[in-house]
Amino acid sequence: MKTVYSPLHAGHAGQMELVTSAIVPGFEKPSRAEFIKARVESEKLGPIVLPLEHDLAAAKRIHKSDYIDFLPTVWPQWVEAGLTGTAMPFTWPTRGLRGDVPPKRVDALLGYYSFDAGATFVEGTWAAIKSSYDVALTAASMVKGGETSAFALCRPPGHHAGAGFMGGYCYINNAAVAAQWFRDQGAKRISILDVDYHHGNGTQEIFYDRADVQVLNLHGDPMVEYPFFLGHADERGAGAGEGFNINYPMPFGTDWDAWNASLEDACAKLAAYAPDVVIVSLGVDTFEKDPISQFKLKSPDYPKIGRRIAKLGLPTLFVMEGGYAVEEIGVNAVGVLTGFEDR
Ligand SMILES: NCCCCCC(=O)NO
Ligand SMILES: [Zn+2]
Repeated sequence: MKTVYSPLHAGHAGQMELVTSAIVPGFEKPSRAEFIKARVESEKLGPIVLPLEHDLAAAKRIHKSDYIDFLPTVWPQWVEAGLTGTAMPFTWPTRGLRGDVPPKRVDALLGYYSFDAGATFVEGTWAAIKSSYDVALTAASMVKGGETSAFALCRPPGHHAGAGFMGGYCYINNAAVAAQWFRDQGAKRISILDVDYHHGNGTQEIFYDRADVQVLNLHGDPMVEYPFFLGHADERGAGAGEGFNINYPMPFGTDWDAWNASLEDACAKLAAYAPDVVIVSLGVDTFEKDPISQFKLKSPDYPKIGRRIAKLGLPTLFVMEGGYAVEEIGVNAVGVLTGFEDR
């Protein structure tokens, strides 16, 4: 399996983030991608290639243009305003406020275009965002070109980013962009299987009223877990999309057997949908030692995920999402990929 990777991710470094009651060094850090890349090399998964560069047209097929156009201006505006440290919002247009008038101040605009304080900027962030998007499209073109599978080693991740907003370390929804790209290339149906610990609220929001992209999410119950405000089992899609969004919320402490029951049901529904391509939003924060998550999967479980997905017998694009147990992230993420290849 080929891996697409860009060293430009490393410029998104040193950002701080707001968690309950404190501002701390960001969990979404460069070493995550480096540990995964090292494991790809040590496991001899296959060639590691640099992404081709793309314009932002494919991003704007999914995201609102004004949102995408805002992203590269954040850091210059922050510096221009004489602000220092990590660019992050502190005010959001929630219920009872106006969300139709973008304010002039950059910190207010960050709130206008986000749902939490988790998508922050430093000088190299935009270059990293763009490279992650290029990685996803380059890997997608490999699958379109006949590769059974490809691994988009995306950093920053994307599944929390909606059509017009960022959040949860996500800016451009790499998996959603790839899904739309496959559709624009002639694919009729796409399934996105999101195995990250957190609900992919952005991916759900983007495709919620569409029947051509099936979205299946296995995740921590939003009653008690981030992103809290989307991801319940009763969210099944709207209009033409009714029945094509499937959520599997699970409780804290979920172990392999319980998690696998959701995976089996999701794979059955995915097979019945018969997509041309499967896109896996590959988060490995389901791991028992993940510092910000509450599931109990163990490292030997990850190859089982890959093997089960391979049994679908469909072209598969893996897009990296979350996972913060950095020491084991490579073993776990690449374990899915070697399992997929039944190695
Ligand atoms: N700062 C709140 C937690 C962000 C979770 C990011 C993630 O792993 N999403 O899949
Ligand atoms: Zn996650």
